[in-house]
Amino acid sequence: MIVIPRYILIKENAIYQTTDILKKLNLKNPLVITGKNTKKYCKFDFDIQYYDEIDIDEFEVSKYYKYDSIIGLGGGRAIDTGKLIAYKLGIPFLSIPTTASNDGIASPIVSIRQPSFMTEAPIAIIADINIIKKSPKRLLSAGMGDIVSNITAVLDWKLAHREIGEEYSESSAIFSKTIAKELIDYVLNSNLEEYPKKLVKSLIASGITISIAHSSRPASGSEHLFSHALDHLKKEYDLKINSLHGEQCGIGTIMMSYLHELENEKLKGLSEKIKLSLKKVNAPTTAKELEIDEDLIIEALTIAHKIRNRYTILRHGISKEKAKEIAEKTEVI
Ligand SMILES: NC(=O)C1=CN([C@@H]2O[C@H](COP(=O)(O)OP(=O)(O)OC[C@H]3O[C@@H](n4cnc5c(N)ncnc54)[C@H](OP(=O)(O)O)[C@@H]3O)[C@@H](O)[C@H]2O)C=CC1
Ligand SMILES: O=C(CO)COP(=O)(O)O
Ligand SMILES: [Zn+2]
Repeated sequence: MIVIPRYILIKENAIYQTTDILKKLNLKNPLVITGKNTKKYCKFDFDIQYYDEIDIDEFEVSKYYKYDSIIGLGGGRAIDTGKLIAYKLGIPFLSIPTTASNDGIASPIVSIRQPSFMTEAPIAIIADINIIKKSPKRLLSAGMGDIVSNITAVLDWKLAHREIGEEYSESSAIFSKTIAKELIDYVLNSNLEEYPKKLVKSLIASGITISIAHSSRPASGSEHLFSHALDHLKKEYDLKINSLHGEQCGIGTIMMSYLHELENEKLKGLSEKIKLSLKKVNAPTTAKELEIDEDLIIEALTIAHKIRNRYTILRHGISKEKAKEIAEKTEVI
């Protein structure tokens, strides 16, 4: 069964229509899950809880019985945490992104840790363009990384279908690839005036492709495995590196598209084009810009295939030498 949002509002001052949307959904008592930097956007007198004060493994479900819905208001972590609580309680989830840093805004999955797991798509998405376009530029740059990643995600999915017979949804793959190509073309050929709004629309559409496929496959391939491997190593070595999900995925896409190019002449120039689009929106394209050591990039590339059981261009893993070659040829290191 495909579940997609019932109401999607992408406009200036959309946040002031939250109570109207709740009324249409016959919801009266939501709990807002938000963060300390984004609470200022909670323009309603509902109960609030900070996501960094919730232990998602231990939270007491009965504490939440009095609410009929959950609102996730903020960046990716606020939205992910709200989505998870709503799912565990079996009540509707409304997504109110305050920035456009990844497609968790609309996706049915929770990706707080790996492997991500399927919950349910938000019943409503309220994207206030005034708030989002004023959000930190770095977050809006990171969002581009989580869109270009659809290109390599779809290439990996096709490869898995061809080489190991994995199930493949042509419709969600074409949808996902088109979203990314459209935004790349816009970014490379415009003055970026409409970028925040186009980015939000692309991320919401990307999240919907995940609902259609009932899997993150259309939006998450080898480039995400690389990003998750970085997250794993940052935790293992207790590194205080605050690179964002979208930033890591953008750099992963530069390298994974290069790997695909090596096997498919028709893709020549793809990695360069992706890099240019990331540069145009000031997203990082090198390890240095991510403030990540070259050795960590190489180690992440060599363990990425082990992060989850997902067949990609990495197949059963690449050597340290191959990893170094890819990272050097794409000027990531
Ligand atoms: N479910 C899915 O499909 C996916 C989910 N994710 C999730 O997203 C997370 C990463 O999200 P990301 O947004 O990159 O990082 P964060 O959620 O950590 O947000 C980064 C920072 O930006 C702040 N912020 C957000 N909006 C604004 C604003 N308008 N003004 C000022 N500050 C703002 C946040 O504030 P505050 O401190 O208030 O939170 C936070 O401090 C991952 O950890 C994962 O959980 C990622 C990809 C896909
Ligand atoms: O980040 C995501 C899609 O952009 C979620 O994908 P994962 O399933 O790899 O966590
Ligand atoms: Zn992502």
